[in-house]
Amino acid sequence: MAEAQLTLHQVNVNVAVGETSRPLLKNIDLTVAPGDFVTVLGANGAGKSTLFNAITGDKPVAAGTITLAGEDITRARPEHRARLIARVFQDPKMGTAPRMTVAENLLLASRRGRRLTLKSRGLKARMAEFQALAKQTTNGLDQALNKPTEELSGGQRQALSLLMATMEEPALLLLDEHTAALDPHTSSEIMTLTNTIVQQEHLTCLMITHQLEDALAYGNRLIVLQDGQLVADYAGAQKAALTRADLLQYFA
Ligand SMILES: Nc1ncnc2c1ncn2[C@@H]1O[C@H](COP(=O)(O)OP(=O)(O)OP(=O)(O)O)[C@@H](O)[C@H]1O
Repeated sequence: MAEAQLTLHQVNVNVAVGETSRPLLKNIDLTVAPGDFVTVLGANGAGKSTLFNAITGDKPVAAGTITLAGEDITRARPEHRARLIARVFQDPKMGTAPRMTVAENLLLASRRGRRLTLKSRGLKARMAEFQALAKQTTNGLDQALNKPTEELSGGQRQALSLLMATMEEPALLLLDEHTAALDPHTSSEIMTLTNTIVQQEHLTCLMITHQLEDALAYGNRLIVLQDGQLVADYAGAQKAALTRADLLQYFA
């Protein structure tokens, strides 16, 4: 087996409640191979976002280790992890700077975590590249490169967030219900784009969703969290054979 891209070993996360603490994640063991596209399911409050927060460093782990691309990041600062990990949130407003144009946002994303040098190419030199990138979205983003992002539709803004998150090929892509705020048609467009980019760039990706159809249709692996524990892990043919009824048992 290829070396794992992401490993969580006996990860525990707690939250303080008065004088005591309450466990939010309990002994999570998870090994994700390079190129795995894992859909993450679980009822409200099961710990899905906490899992992402533990990986990004937004929530400290009380015990256990997290390794990404061969590096132990358990205690690494969130800013360091941000160079390796890209995350797209539910709210289309979260991923982009509203007053800046689409092209400016793309330029910023392309320089993420890099030191600027005299040789860094400016906006003008990169317009054709950004145009080709935006064209992939099939929702008119390529015609809006000079528009401030606050003037975009939610779908265009989420497509832009996705391009920005993936253009520098992160070691890990975290999608946190990134289509939940979109109408069914737009959501389906963004899912198609997501799948294309993940396959094309051979990205390692975890995607939280409450849409059972999407959890079944996309990815090569599906995990379920319940009350802070990893209670199911289906891969390959086993995942492909899953039905909606199989998944509903976890929400009884
Ligand atoms: N800072 C915090 N203080 C107290 N409780 C917290 C904190 N952060 C999360 N929790 C609790 O931890 C549990 C897990 O929350 P989390 O957001 O990870 O769940 P989730 O599976 O992502 O849920 P949802 O589907 O609703 O987004 C919930 O009971 C939540 O109330």
